[in-house]
Amino acid sequence: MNATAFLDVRDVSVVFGGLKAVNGPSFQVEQGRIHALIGPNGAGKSTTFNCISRFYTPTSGSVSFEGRELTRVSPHRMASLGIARTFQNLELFAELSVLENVLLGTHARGANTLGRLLRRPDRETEDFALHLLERVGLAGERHQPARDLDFGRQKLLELARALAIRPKLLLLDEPAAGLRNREIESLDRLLKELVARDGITVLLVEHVMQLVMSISDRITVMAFGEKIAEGTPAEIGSNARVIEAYLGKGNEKGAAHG
Ligand SMILES: Nc1ncnc2c1ncn2[C@@H]1O[C@H](COP(=O)(O)OP(=O)(O)OP(=O)(O)O)[C@@H](O)[C@H]1O
Repeated sequence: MNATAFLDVRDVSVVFGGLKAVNGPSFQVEQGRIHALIGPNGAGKSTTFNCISRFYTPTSGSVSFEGRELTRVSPHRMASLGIARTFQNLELFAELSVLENVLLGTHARGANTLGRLLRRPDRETEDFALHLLERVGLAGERHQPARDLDFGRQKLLELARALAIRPKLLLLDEPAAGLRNREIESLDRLLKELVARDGITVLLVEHVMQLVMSISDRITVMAFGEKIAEGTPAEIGSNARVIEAYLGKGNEKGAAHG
């Protein structure tokens, strides 16, 4: 692929102590697409994802976004580049209201000071936060503390907060984990809409194959720290190496979800 790939992950490796958790995968994410990173447990997906989100710095290799090397960008500047992420284990402000959590998300893009955002947000910022809550179906709960929402709705709130920075690239760490079927169907619709209507690019790590196969334009498959396959959902669904990796020993979670 050419040098101006939207997101370009090249030869990334991560060593923890003596363990090579990620061993040189390369892949490119095209703008305006949904790209999934899948693979059995322990394959190195989260570690790779965390290198892209700047939670980790890779031992070697590079990650570039719109031509800019991210491994040298400080983690707190990611939002200003237009990159947002959600977490597998939610990172919400439990005591703050649903609306306040989204308002705080706008701060990451430098909209306002924190105190002002919570005490007296300007009309435009508040309208935007409310609009995002409407998009994810949480406008009716805007005054409730985040902790009062059930798990599925907390995940939607986290997504709304990530959208508050108006990201170009949205990094989602297992967005469907712990959701019920109906919630997964809404998430499916929402993610497709974010790409089609808002032009957002999505990279997600996910075990729920129903979602991955439905929404992804492209899928990269990892096993034992390496990339073992890449292609469309149809290509990946019939790839013998992928099927073997999922059915192999010690991959119960991956197989169960696949
Ligand atoms: N902080 C860490 N310190 C040491 N080893 C780690 C650390 N994080 C991950 N590992 C190890 O690195 C390997 C890859 O883990 P990683 O979490 O990236 O895999 P994964 O594909 O995301 O798995 P899962 O689907 O179970 O989340 C595993 O062997 C894991 O035990």
